[in-house]
Order: sequence, then C-alpha cells, then structure tokens
Amino acid sequence: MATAFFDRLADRIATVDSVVSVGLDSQLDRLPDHLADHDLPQWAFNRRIIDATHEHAACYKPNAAFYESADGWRALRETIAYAHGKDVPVLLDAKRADIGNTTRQYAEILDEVDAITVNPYMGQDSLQPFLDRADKGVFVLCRTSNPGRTDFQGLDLDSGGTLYERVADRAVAWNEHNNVGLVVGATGPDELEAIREQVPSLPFLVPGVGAQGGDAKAAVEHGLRDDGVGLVNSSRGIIFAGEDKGDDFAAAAGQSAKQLKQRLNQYRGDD
Ligand SMILES: O=c1ccn([C@@H]2O[C@H](COP(=O)(O)O)[C@@H](O)[C@H]2O)c(=O)[nH]1
Repeated sequence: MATAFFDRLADRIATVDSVVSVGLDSQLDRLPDHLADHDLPQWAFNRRIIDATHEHAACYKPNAAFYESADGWRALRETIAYAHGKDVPVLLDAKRADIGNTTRQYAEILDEVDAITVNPYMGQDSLQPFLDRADKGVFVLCRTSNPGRTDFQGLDLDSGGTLYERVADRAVAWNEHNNVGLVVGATGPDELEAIREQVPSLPFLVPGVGAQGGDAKAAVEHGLRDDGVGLVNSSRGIIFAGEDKGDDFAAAAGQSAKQLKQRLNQYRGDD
C-alpha cells in the first residue's frame, strides 16, 4: 500500500528541516527575457528554480491557473516529474470540485501529483473522488487569504458559527483516510489561531506570507499541527525574488527560499 501523503510530507519536512511550500506561479510575462526562445519557457524557468530551491522545499505548489494552455500543461508535466526526481512532493493548487462525473474526471490529476486544493462550496459529493484517494492529500479551502474572504466565509449560520467554521468541522468528518487538510490564510492570524483550536487534528496549508504580507509567526505557530506537519507557502516572494537579476534569477530564488525557511524555523518547536 502506498504511504499516505501526510506521512510522506512529514518525512520531507524532517529531511529538509523546512515547512516552506514553494509556489510555482510561473507567470509567462514575468519570466526572464532570455528564456523566451525556449520551447517551454515555464519549464526552463521552473527547472532552474527547482535546482536552486529544492533543498529548502517541503513541497512545490504550482497553481494550475498559470499552466492552462497546451504548452502550459506540457511545462507542468515536466515540472512535476523533475520535482519528483528531487524527492519533493507536488501539491497542485487547482481549487477543484464539481458535479459527480466532472469531479471524477478532475480527480484523475491525482495520478500525477501528491496533493490538491479543492473548493467545498458544492458539498461533499463534489469532493468525494478526491477524498477517496487515501494516499493523496486534499486541502479544502476554509478561510482564504484574499480580502473578499469576508463576503461569504464569515457569514453567521442559523445553526451557529460561521460558514468557514462549518467547513472546518465538515473537513474533520471527511477525514476518514487521514488525507484531509485545510487552506487557511496567513493574512487573518486571529482566524488562523481560532481554526487551529477548533481542529487540532488537521494539517493546514497557509498561503499569504511574502507578497500578500501575511503573518509568518502566526503561520507557523497556528498553521502547523502539534507534530509539526503543515505547509507555509510563498510563491512570488520566492520565484520572482531575482526578477531584476537576469540570469541570476534562480540564485536569488534559492536565497529567498532559504531565508523564508530560516525565518519560519525561528518559530518552529517553540511551544
Ligand atoms: O487563500 C488562498 C488560497 C490560495 N492561494 C494561492 O497561494 C499562492 C500565493 O501566492 P503569493 O505569490 O505567495 O501571494 C497563489 O497561488 C494563490 O492562488 C492564496 O494566496 N490564498
């Protein structure tokens, strides 16, 4: 039987002493000019980024939005294989879920990646094909990092609590295979702390440090489970750290990943 995702992630965190998720949001018009002639510029960029960052990476998190073209998917497949060749898990940030036949098709991407983000708005049946993959990680959007998170997520329910608290509760119920985590942004440290208290058993993916200015200390103190499993993501803050540095872009990304690891490690194991 394949090892469960969160066990593999725990091993990876221990190996690199890092909870950094390196976000591969490799936006074509921000890539170095000299990569434009490459057959697949995003792949050429990602390979250099992976070479420079893998020793600090608990996982890579490509966001599917940046790869939704024929060449993009080819670049993504090369990137996934290369990350795996370095023993780094890949979490596809795709925020999937839909009606039954569509969501079954969406879930097939889990044959290629280690974990995925899903959107719970359509309910349990829309998530079931992902939840059924016991060896893969399924991160459910709970309290997101964007300003518009207040539009719906914080609404009070007649049954008590808020919508995002209800999502957190349901996620515990969906965790039959110990493969469910939550996405909780670092931009709302109070909610992050409250959700951690509400669901101590679930690992979190915490985006929003770096370019979005979220709270790195809270991301570690409340984002990680008691056993230290969890992920703190930075995408633009790492991969575009050397945007003005020509061919030294990858070294700058490596330095940025290392700095984030060291910063987060100040807060790990402090409790
Ligand atoms: O609540 C959420 C959920 C997902 N994200 C994603 O994480 C990265 C963040 O990128 P940065 O460049 O570090 O801001 C990106 O892929 C988002 O789509 C999030 O930010 N917040």
